[in-house]
Amino acid sequence: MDKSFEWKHAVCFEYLQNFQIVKVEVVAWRPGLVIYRDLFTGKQVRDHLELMEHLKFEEQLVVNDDGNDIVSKIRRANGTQVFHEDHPAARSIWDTAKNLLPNLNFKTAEDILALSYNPGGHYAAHHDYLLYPSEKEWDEWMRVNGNRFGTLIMAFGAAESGGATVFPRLGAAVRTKPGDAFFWFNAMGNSEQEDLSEHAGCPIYKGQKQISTIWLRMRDQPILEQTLSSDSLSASLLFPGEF
Ligand SMILES: O=C(O)CCC(=O)C(=O)O
Ligand SMILES: [Fe+2]
Repeated sequence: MDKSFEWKHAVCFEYLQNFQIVKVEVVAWRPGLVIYRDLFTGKQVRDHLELMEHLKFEEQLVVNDDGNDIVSKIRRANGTQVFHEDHPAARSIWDTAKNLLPNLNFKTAEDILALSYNPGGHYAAHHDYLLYPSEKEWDEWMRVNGNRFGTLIMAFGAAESGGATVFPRLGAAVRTKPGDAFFWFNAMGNSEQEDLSEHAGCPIYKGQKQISTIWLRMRDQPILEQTLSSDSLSASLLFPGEF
């Protein structure tokens, strides 16, 4: 097989980490937007989907108690916090992400947010970086760990039609298969908001989309500590070794 794709200046390449091959596609260099293909095994995907089903069930019980079915059903379809320490399936994907993306610090990350979209489901254009009117409004997370430095989205179920994540200011649409993940920076080198990272989840036309999000916080991020420039952060900062 032609191995010229292994050339380090390619935009689709592989690196070896923890005795595993990590397949990378650089969608944008600056600010970095990167897809990791097949980051998770088929078993990890199946186990995480099963966990998501189980968690939805739990949520529905709470819903019935306060008698507000319809609103809560929509919310149920939208999101569930998953505490990775509590569930082997979630701990497994957390550990894989942490081990295979060594330049990111997961110790100060928010826990997993599992999202499930049905046909018609979508996520309007937004920034993940949080903006507060003043420091008085900061919550505990913001005070202790800082703002949302970057976002890792992990794909577990892909819609048959629709459901891309688009980055209109980068001219990019990310389409994933179960087991893929992608990462981008929400902050620049000076820790301010990266305006170019605006993104949206396009409507689902057919099927279901299941993803989980991890928001990494600013505190103790080696990438920020090493970066002297206040510019957009480069994708090259994500890869171990010489890039
Ligand atoms: O559903 C998507 O594709 C985007 C999700 C998203 O923007 C987020 O979780 O912050
Ligand atoms: Fe987002």
